[in-house]
Amino acid sequence: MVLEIYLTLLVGLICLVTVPSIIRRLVLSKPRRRSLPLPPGPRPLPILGNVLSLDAAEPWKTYAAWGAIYGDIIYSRLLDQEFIILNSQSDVIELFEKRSQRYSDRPFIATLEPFGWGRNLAFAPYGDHWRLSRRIFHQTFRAEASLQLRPMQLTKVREMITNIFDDPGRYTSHCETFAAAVTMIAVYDYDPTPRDDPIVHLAQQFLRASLEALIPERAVALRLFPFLLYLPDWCPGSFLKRKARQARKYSEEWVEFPYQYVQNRMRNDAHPVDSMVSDHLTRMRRLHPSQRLAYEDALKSAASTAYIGISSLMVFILAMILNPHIARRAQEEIDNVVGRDRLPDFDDRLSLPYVEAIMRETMRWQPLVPLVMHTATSSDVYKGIYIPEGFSFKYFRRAISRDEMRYPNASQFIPERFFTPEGRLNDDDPAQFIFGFGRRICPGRHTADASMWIGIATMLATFHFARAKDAQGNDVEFEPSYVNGVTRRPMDFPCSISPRSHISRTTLQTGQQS
Ligand code: HEM
Repeated sequence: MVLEIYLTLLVGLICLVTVPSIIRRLVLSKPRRRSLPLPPGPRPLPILGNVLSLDAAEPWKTYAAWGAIYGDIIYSRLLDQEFIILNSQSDVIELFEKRSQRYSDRPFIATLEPFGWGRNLAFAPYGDHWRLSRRIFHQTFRAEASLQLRPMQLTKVREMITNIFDDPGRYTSHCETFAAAVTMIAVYDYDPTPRDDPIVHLAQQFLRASLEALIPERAVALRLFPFLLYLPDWCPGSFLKRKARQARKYSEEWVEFPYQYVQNRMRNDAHPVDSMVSDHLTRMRRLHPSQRLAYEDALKSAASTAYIGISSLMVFILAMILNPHIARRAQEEIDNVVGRDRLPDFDDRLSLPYVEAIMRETMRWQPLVPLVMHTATSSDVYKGIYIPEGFSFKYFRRAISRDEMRYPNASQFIPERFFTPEGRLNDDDPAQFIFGFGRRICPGRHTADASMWIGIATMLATFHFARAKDAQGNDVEFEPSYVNGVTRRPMDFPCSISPRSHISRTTLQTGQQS
């Protein structure tokens, strides 16, 4: 009985608070459309739009099904938020690159601030804060500057494989620590411990507590019921508020702890600190006090976003476990070109085309960022469609990477697709779409590319990849599953990663055979 009254009140409150505002926004937006049509798409329900037909955890699956029916440009609506889903690379280039002045904003996501992402550069509105933050980021991670990070990446990759050698069961953690170490050293001159580092742990807690909530299709709940954030803790339905509070706490600590670590070292340490943050703290001192607050805000935003730098190595390991013949072919190439006396380094890259093809296929096969969103800052007309200001676009990268015309048998891992019939690497490099387009293109792509390549080449040179065995010695079969959020990576899977016969612990640490 009490529950019924509670639910009735809740529904009443929802109708009272949200429905009029949705209707108002929809009605207001209509005349702006002139007489031009919207792209085709599934028929939206009154008020709700297409909310009920979406797979909220993996919306790209729904978009793929819609793509088969409606084509490359699809209209959909979630409540009052209207989206155009772009499935083809040429439309993405036309809008996000050629008209980037207009399409570089991000949409409003109701869970951003509540879950501690308000400061993140990747979600920042297109404006002065984003511009400054991005400039700070760019100085450390641009193509030429990122070359200076390579010796450090080489050291860190060797640490990673040593850790996998010692403790193969925790391969996920070792891959994550490698990705984290590269960005944290560049940004804070902070070298995390290989295992159980407190700051890496904090960042991971933050990501786990919040990433899933950022999928716009999930954020709809909060947009529809904003009062959920204000319910008292004892009230049914307050779990979202409690989750958000926890994520925000992690986020604040994650932004502040490493930042203060740099400040303390600059004050107290005899050794000079060499990092993005220390560099800009020094510059900030020369600014007029009235400019410092905005600069510090942009610096914290750039620094804390860098960790989100994700890693494809889990996808690579999964592909090798499922396709051991591909790992063996790459190992033959490495043994022939690099030899067995040393480990690969960056200078070997051009001589290892099959390893390169594996890296391309890793990026294509399971894109780490399946959806990217841009918003129009002014109205436009494209292919006969009127696009009002504030209209959002989802650029659906999985549609491009799974395009059967371009990639036959796209769900399979086939590095050979990147070779010409004459056996040379072709010009199709998924890096051209995997890192995004236009002004919001991933600014960490040069560093990510180098980490990924050295990670893949070194693991192939050192490890044998196989399925785990059960007590009877049979292969353990499994169906890969994924952790979904704004990024997507494989969940842990059973596997056996063991050193190749000529590899010893000394080889891993020094890169040379003893
Ligand atoms: C394989 C690894 C990575 C992939 C696939 C990837 C992909 C992406 C994509 C698709 C975007 C959005 C682009 C757009 O809006 O059009 C993005 C944005 C971003 N990435 Fe990456 N990224 C990777 C690694 C990294 C790393 C290592 C860093 C940091 C060093 C980084 C920093 C950023 C930042 C700061 C943004 C936001 C840019 C903005 O909104 O202006 N990423 N990334």
